[in-house]
Amino acid sequence: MSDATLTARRPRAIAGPRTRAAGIVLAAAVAAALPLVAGDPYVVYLATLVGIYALVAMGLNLLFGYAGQVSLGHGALVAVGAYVAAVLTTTYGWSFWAALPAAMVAAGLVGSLMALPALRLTAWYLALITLAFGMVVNGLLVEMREITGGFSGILGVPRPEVGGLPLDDPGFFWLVLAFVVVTYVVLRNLVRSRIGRGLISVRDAEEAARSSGADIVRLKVFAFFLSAVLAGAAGALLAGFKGMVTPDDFTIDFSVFFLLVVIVGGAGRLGGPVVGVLAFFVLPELLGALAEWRLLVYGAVLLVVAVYAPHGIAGAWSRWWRSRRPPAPPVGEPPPEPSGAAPPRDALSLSARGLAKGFGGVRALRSADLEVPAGTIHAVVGPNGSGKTTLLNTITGYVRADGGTVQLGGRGTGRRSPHRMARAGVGRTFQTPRLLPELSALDNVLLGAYARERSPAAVIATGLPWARREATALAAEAMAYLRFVGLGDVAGQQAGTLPHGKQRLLEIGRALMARPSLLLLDEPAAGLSMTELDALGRLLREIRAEGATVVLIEHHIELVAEVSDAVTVLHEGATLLSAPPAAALSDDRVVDVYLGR
Ligand SMILES: Nc1ncnc2c1ncn2[C@@H]1O[C@H](COP(=O)(O)OP(=O)(O)OP(=O)(O)O)[C@@H](O)[C@H]1O
Repeated sequence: MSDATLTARRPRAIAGPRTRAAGIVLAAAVAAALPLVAGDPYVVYLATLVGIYALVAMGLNLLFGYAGQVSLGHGALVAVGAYVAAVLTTTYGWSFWAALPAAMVAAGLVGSLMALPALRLTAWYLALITLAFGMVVNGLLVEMREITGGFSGILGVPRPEVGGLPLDDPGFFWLVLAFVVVTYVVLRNLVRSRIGRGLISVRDAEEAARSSGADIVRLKVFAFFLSAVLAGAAGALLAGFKGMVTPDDFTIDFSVFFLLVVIVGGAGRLGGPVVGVLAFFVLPELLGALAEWRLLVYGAVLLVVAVYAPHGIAGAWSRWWRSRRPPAPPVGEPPPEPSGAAPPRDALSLSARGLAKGFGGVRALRSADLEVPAGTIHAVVGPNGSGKTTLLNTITGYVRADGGTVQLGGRGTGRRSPHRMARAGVGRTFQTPRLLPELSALDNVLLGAYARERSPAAVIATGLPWARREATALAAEAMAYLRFVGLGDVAGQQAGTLPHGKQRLLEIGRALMARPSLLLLDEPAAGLSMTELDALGRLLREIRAEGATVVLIEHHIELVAEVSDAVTVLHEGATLLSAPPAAALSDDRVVDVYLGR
C-alpha cells in the first residue's frame, strides 16, 4: 500500500490554469464586442440584464450550489441593494459610485442576518424562512413609503458617470460585463481553494470539515455574506440601469427565478448561473410572440433538466465533454516536489478520565478511562454498543460529555468544539467515511490542510502569487500523502466512486494531511480485504514512526494484536482493563464479555 513515503516522487500535474485563463479572456472579449456588432440596441439592453441577473445567480450558486444553503430570499437582497442605491442617489445626492459599495455592504449585512437561522435549520426550513424574509422585505418596501416611495417606488435614479457624462447603454453593458468577469474570477479562485472545499463540505459532510479544523459557522456566514454582497451590487446596477425601482420588481417570483436559474444552469458549477440565466431569461424573450407561454417554458425546462440532467445544463455539458475525451492525466504546471518529509507535529499523550455520556435512557458511557502515552498505538476494543465511538466522539468534541475530563499532552481540553480540537492537533476518521463524494481523492486530502493554510480569503480571491504558491505546495504534499496511503493512482478520481476500502484509506490520508499529533481512527479495518488489512497494519506503524500517537477503535483482533502497544477494553460504557495486547486479549474477563458470559 505505502507505495511512497512523504518525500514523494514528483506528483502528477493537477490543472491547466493558463488554458482556463485564456478561455475566460476570450469569452470576455467576445462578449465585450457585442455592442459593436449587435445592430439592435434591444440586444444590448437584454445582455445588460443578463449580466446583472447572472451576478445574483453566481452569488446564489456559491450559497446554494456549493454550500448547500437554500435561499428563496435572494430577490429581496437585490431589492435591498437597489433601494439603498436609489435612496442614496436621489434623496441624499450621492454619486452612483459611492452608493454602489454602500448597497453592497447593506445587502451583505442583511444577508449575514439570514445566515443566523441557517446555523440551526435544515435546508427546507431555511427555504421557508428565507421565503418569509422575501415577503417581509417586499411588504416593507410598500409600507415605508416616506423612504421607499411606496407602490410608485423611486424614480430618477441616476446612471453612473464617467468623465462627467452618464454611461450610455453600451457603456453600462461594459460596466456590468466587468463586474461579471471579476466576480467569475474571484469565485473561481475561491471555490478551488480551501474555502471552496470547506463550503462543499458544509453541503456534503460537515464532519469532514470540522475534523479538518474548519469552522462551519464562519463558512456559512461567509457564504451568505458574499452571496448577498453580489445581490446588492446587482440591485444597485439594476436601479442605475433602469433609472427606477418599484416593489413590483422584487416579488417572490423574482427570488424563485434565481433559484431555478441556478438549478437549471447547474448548481455547484461555476458557469452554471450564466447558462441558467441565458436559458431562463433570454430564451423566452427570444420566443417573442410566445412570451405568454413563458411559465410553461420554464416548467418544461425545469422538468427536462430534473429528469435528464440532475446537475443542470452545465453539469450535463461537462459530463458529455469528459466522455468524448480519453481520461488523460491532469495537465498543467506540475506542483514542485515537497520540500522533504512533512512529519506530523510532536506526538501528544491523551488522558481521558471518568467520561460519562447518556442519550436519553441509554448510558453510552458510564465511566470510561483511557491513558495513551505519546507516540504509541493504543487500541480500544469492546463488544458492539460498549461505547467506543461515543468515547471517541466525546474526546474529539463531537459529543458533549456529561462528566469526566480529557487532557491532551497533560493539558485539559475543556469543552472545545470539534474544529478547535482539530486545530489543537487531534485528527480523526469516522466509522462510516465522511468524504466529499463529488471531489477528487486529491481534493479530499487537501481538505485536511484547511487549518494549516495561511493565505487569507482576500488573497485567495485575488489569486495573488502568495496564495497560488501555497496552494501548489499543499497540492504536492497532498499528493505525497495520497501515495503514502497507497492511493497515488486514483488522485483524480471522484472520491464517491472509490471502493469502500479505498475510501477508508482516503479518510486516513485527509486526517494525516492535517499533520495531527494524535490520530483517532474509528474501525479503519471494517470492510477491508486481506491485502488491504496487511497494508493498513504497515501504514499504522509508519504513522507512529512519523511521530503521531494513534488511537485505534477496532473489532479486528488480529490487527489489534499485531500493531498496538496497549489495549483498552470497554464494556457497557466503562473501562474493563488496559494492558499490553497479549495480556488484554487473553484475559478471562475480556473473553467473557466478548462471548456474552
Ligand atoms: N446519538 C445517539 N443517540 C442515542 N443513542 C446513542 C447515540 N450514540 C450512541 N448511542 C447508543 O450508545 C451506545 C454505545 O454506542 P457506541 O456507538 O458508542 O458503541 P460502539 O462500542 O462504538 O458500538 P459499535 O462497535 O457497534 O460501533 C449504544 O447503545 C448506542 O445505541
